[in-house]
Amino acid sequence: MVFNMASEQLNSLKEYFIKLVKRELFFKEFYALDHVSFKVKKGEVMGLVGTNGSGKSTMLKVIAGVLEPTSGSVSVRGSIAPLIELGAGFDLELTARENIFLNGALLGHDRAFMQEHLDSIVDFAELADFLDMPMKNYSSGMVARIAFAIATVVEPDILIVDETLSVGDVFFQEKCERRIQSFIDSGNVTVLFVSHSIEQVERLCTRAAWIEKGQLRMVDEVEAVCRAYREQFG
Ligand SMILES: Nc1ncnc2c1ncn2[C@@H]1O[C@H](COP(=O)(O)OP(=O)(O)OP(=O)(O)O)[C@@H](O)[C@H]1O
Repeated sequence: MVFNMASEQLNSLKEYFIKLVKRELFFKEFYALDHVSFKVKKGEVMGLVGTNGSGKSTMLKVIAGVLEPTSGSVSVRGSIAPLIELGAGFDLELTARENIFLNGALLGHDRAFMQEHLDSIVDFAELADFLDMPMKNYSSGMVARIAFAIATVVEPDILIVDETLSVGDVFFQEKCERRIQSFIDSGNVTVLFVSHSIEQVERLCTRAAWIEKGQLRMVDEVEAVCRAYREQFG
């Protein structure tokens, strides 16, 4: 995954077009992921570890289809519930109730289906009192609660979880972890998981990939990867 980064700061659109016309616009190529390749089998729980900016979220976005890789490919078998960039699918001017239907539609659920599951979503998020409030007045943790509740209302084939849940309070994080664990126990759900908590990765995952500065350093059983990662930075 290569990002084009402007090699200098441009302060206006006018400046941008002038440079574009004069052919003075230069970009630096930045390899956010370079030759990263791994397989995840059905029912596996795969953790991604690595220091800040190493490419974990980019990897999840490429897998979820949010980003198209510059070269290479991803093959996915099954439906994906992506819990990345929570709130990206929400219109914050709308109420939570309206957003539940909107987000459900984005995940491929029709209105009748969402109506049927509305109570279970709201109960899980514990936000019944705030259902008709515009989401722009929600805290980041409240947004995460609604987003997680919607994305996991049905058991997906593949669940992709980014650090985003960390904005939830500790009780909600535990509740999410229990729901993720119940998916794992069913044996049908494949989970890809990014967390800065090595303990959480060890607790939930069976395998792990360590990505560092866009390169795949290691992919193995979770204990071995976490041990090597700790030895390097601990
Ligand atoms: N849209 C983008 N345009 C340019 N660079 C980007 C873009 N998205 C990510 N990057 C860069 O790619 C690199 C990897 O970012 P990424 O968010 O995947 O890291 P991460 O491992 O998830 O980090 P963290 O642990 O801090 O969340 C970073 O250097 C980041 O600046």
